[in-house]
Amino acid sequence: MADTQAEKIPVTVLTGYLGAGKTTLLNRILSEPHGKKYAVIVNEFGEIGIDNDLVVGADEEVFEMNNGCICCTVRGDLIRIIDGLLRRKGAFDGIIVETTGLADPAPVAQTFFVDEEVQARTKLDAVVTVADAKWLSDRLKDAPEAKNQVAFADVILLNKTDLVSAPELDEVEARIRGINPYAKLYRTQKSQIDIAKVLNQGAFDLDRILEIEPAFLEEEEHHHHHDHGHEHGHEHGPDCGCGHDHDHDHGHHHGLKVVHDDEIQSVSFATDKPLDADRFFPWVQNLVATEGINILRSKGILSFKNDPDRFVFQGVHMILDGDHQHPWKDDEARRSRIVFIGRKLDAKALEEGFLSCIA
Ligand SMILES: Nc1nc2c(ncn2[C@@H]2O[C@H](COP(=O)(O)OP(=O)(O)OP(=O)(O)O)[C@@H](O)[C@H]2O)c(=O)[nH]1
Repeated sequence: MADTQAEKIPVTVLTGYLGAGKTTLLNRILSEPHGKKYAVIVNEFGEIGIDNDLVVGADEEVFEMNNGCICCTVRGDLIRIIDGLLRRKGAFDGIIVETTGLADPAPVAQTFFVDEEVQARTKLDAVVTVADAKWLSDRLKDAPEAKNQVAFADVILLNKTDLVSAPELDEVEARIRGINPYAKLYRTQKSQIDIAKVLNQGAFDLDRILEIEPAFLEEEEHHHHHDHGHEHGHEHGPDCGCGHDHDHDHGHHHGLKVVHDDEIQSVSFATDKPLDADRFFPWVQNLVATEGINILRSKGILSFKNDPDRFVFQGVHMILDGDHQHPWKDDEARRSRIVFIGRKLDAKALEEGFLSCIA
């Protein structure tokens, strides 16, 4: 094949465990005055599209992959979206793929080598992994994806340095180095980094990846056979057993959805009725104070009564964060959506709690 490397569109794959700071980094990249046009592809775990809405001022450039079922839908979705992008010749300087925090980056990265058309027109520039300085050590113990994300990285942002002491930071960096001594590593707060250190790295090193994962280039499914984390053991296709809704039916009112990925579940709720802020905040604060160990990640886009602004709410374990984003648009449904991702979630209690916040 002719080497048209120079014309290939660089692809940056952004990974990192739930809540590590990927979207924060993505928003930084998109907000900088770099004069470049990036296409952004997001993929999330859970049923309600929220990540899409958390990405700043890039509505027309954000493509959402359907659901976080890395095992069966993602590869096809990714190829379909990239094919669509490639048809708009010259429209993009680069593509950024933000994967769900629960994704094993291997199948995503593979897409750029196994699909002929995609392979001919794009090049995987780098896998950038955002690591949560506070929680990574714990996740390395119980979440194989977190380890794979570190192992696959070309660039690592050791983020949230403000939440740990200097010795803790050194310790987590040493853990990372134990898994991946090759990646460039930067310590960051709020994913603050010179984007030149993240984009256009020309870093993805196939030889090193083949060392970690000799079957990397073998077609399909190899990650199910490899014992590097995925114990799902389920089949591809509509009944693959992953619990994802392959009909992509998002049309729920007061909807409850439960998604299983091993023992990690996602539950999400939505309502078109405005919420009462004076009920919501005490409820959610109490919830993460008591259940925060099991709640890996929470996030929501909320409509409060007598409040013209969309409110974005975020949590990582028991640490909460929230902000008025911007006014709801006139033609936009003021729909509140909230997602909890974690273990041993009591879906019914969460739903009752959420619905009790309706004004
Ligand atoms: N204290 C602190 N909080 C941070 C830092 N970076 C990001 N956060 C917060 O952590 C939360 C999660 O950040 P995101 O950027 O949404 O994380 P993410 O990796 O995209 O999350 P998922 O897409 O759900 O996996 C948000 O509330 C951020 O404001 C940091 O350096 N320090």
